[in-house]
Amino acid sequence: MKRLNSQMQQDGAPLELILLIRTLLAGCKEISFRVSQGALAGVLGSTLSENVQGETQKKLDVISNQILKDILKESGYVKAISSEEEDDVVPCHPEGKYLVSFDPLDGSSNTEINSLIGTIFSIAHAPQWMEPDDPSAFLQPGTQMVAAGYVLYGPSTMLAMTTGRGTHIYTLDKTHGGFLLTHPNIQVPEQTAEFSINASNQRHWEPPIQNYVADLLAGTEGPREKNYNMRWVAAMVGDIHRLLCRGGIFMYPYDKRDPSKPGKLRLLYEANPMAFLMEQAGGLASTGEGRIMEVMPEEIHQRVPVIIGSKDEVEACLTYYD
Ligand SMILES: O=P(O)(O)OC[C@H]1O[C@](O)(COP(=O)(O)O)[C@@H](O)[C@@H]1O
Ligand SMILES: [Mg+2]
Ligand SMILES: [Mg+2]
Repeated sequence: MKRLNSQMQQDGAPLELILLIRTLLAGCKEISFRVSQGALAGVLGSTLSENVQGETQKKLDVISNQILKDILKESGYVKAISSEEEDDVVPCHPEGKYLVSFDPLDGSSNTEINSLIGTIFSIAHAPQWMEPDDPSAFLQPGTQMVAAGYVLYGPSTMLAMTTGRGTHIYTLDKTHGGFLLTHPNIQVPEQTAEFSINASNQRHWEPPIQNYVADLLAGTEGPREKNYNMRWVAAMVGDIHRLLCRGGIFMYPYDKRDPSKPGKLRLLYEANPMAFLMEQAGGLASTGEGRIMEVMPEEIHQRVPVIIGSKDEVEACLTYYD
């Protein structure tokens, strides 16, 4: 089975990017080990602190963030980091060529129930003019990413990654510690009969999503003339993994609760990397108003609405916004 290194070389990734990705994944392997030890390693439960988004931090949020930060800072390849668990940009090496953004642990509420969680990351070029503590270099659209991916800590530890030439999925071989290519060049089915949305928020949704989901629920008796099934992992990383494997549509739409939060998911740490993976696998990713990867961020912790997945189904959903 092909190794990660040879696939990245075949996809034309430059050596320094390959070395950076290998470093990042060394951190993810350590997180994978800690996660697998669970309560035995004392990593479950909450801390007493909140992150910049006002969410209570789980111990694993803090531990995963620290592991990735330490390993990337030491590497010399990275000029600065932005993380869901850091208030500000973290300056790294002044000569570093890359910027890394990550959600160190996605699906935190799943930690206590031994359910799916993961790490989501993206990488972009660091401009030469940039001072390592300057957040403005992170305010570039997702189209500028050179790589993105996630590591899913599930029954198997899996990596989905793109460097812009297709999305590949690898499985961690824990006997020798390498990621092996198990699902090359993933193609997301264009059609689906499966959707994901947190229906407990329904009363807050905007009309287009209200109308679209109502038509899905109407099944064969509604305008879509098809019965749909529903899935919700409560970790975007798990939902997107299912979509990459067998198609579907995932939505975390804008809702009316808090106008300062246009959606729950974060553009830099969640929406953009997943959009890059999805588009490279033949799917689509939209805010409802436009392509996620073309959103120009105004601040590093910005949130966006997310409608992502199988091409025909995302297009069908977007007609409700017209
Ligand atoms: O509480 P809800 O609505 O189920 O939210 C689930 C969503 O929140 C998230 O868990 C947010 O991620 P974090 O765990 O990194 O904060 C997404 O992964 C997931 O899709
Ligand atoms: Mg998350
Ligand atoms: Mg998180």
